[in-house]
Amino acid sequence: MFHEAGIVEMYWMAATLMGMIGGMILLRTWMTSCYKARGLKLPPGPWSWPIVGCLPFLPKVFPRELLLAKLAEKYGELMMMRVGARTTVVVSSVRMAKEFLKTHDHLFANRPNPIAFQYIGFHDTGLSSMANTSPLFRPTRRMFATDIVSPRKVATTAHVRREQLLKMLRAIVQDLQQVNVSTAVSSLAMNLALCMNFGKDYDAHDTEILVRSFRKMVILAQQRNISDLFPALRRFDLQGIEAGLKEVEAQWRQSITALIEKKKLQMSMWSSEEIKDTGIISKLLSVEGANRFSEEQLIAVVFTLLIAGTESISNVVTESIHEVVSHPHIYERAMAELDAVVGTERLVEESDIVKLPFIHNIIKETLRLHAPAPTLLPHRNFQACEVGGYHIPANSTVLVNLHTIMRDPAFWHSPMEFSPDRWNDLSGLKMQGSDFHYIPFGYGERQCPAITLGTTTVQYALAVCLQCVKWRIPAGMERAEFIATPQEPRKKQDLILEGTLRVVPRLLEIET
Ligand code: HEM
Repeated sequence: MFHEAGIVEMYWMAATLMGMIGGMILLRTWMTSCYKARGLKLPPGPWSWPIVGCLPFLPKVFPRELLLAKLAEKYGELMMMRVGARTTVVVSSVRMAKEFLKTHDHLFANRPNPIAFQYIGFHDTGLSSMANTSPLFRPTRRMFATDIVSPRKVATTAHVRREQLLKMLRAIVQDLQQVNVSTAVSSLAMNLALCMNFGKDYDAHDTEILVRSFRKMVILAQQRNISDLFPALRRFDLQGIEAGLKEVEAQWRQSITALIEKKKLQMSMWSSEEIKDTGIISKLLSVEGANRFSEEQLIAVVFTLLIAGTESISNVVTESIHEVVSHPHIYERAMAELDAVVGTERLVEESDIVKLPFIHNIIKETLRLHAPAPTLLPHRNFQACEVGGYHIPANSTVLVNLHTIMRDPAFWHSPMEFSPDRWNDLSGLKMQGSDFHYIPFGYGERQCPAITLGTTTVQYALAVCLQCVKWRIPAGMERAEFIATPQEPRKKQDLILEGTLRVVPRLLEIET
């Protein structure tokens, strides 16, 4: 009897499931015929089933940038993919990038809110995930641009970058037999961001906790979360991703709140002159009246600066060192330029950078081939609209495929080759991205607000790292194992190198 009841139950479950799938197919067919009847043309893309969407039809290509390149090859400059509740549009040509980021910028300057983004963006209080329709969006961007990362501000904080680079090098030279460049540079980027926020009032322990939890957050954010694709499943958190994000957020909140409290206490004992030079937080804490920042806004500002600044800086510096070490002729030319302009008797200064065009070209080329992520941060449109003859449904996630655009053979000769010299003929192509072949910082309303700070930091960090240490592939590692190829990009694992000090040790002492 029990057995029979089980069979009946299974029968009903199977029938319900089939009914659901059938219903979804009918719904999809109906929606497609509606689009057709209204004369709306959707961008091409892989075939998709209900529920699992296009996942079974995607080529099995890793990593993500190669998958995007492959899909662009097949479906062209604009492609649409559907998985679960999410519609994603991938933009892979200069022409289309201009349409989305310039012609229709305002419509597409929102951010989607996948679960990881809600934590990374501090639940929409953080600039990088705030909707551009929020009343806080423009004032927050303005504050970023003028008070935090303006070229004038960047110029006044050169001493901080110098000090932090020296601190990193002093740690590195303790053991040059095996240097984990990725970790060293991550800590450097975190220290720079902490200094920007708190002046010198944080310690190595704060850096360590934040770097560790930050790495954890990046790993969690990179996973495909089933709850994003099927929001009804969010409360079950089947992969435990949201629980992990909550834990990391709690750690961040605790560390940042403690640093803010420490700053408040110090400020109660300082004169206004002393407050001036101690980071953004003291400045924001001094704001009185209606513009006073709430505790949550303060935490979000710190968090945005730590999150947005650290990963990008550490990726670009690490990749640039990897490229230089992979190409001995480029390495030699960089050293020759540094030796001619600076020598080994004094430390390279940020003001030397304008006299180091080859180093500048290395960074431009690194940003072309190794932008911190293969796409811009995701954009989103609240309203449906037509772009380039295609209908883009409301609430689509828009990914601008930097990887393909910045390697487009129609514009870049030998696009896969790391060639800093190409920039001698392309000096008119600016970081600001106005002609859309080169948009490592994006363009328009959501463009990175820290272009000057970002480029200054990575150029100076590369110059100091090359001037002070002669780097080489670790003994025992084959050259072929070290070098990345277009088919096999460098795996996202730590960059380990050996080195020899090439300046007099006294240069690494910090003069105060
Ligand atoms: C070389 C280093 C850097 C690169 C290549 C870079 C690149 C980018 C890119 C591609 C975006 C997304 C643009 C879009 O979605 O359209 C972005 C956004 C952003 N970046 Fe940067 N960035 C760098 C350094 C920094 C630094 C040092 C900071 C802060 C101190 C920063 C703060 C931000 C913020 C706050 C956003 C979000 C802006 C918004 O959503 O309105 N970036 N960055």
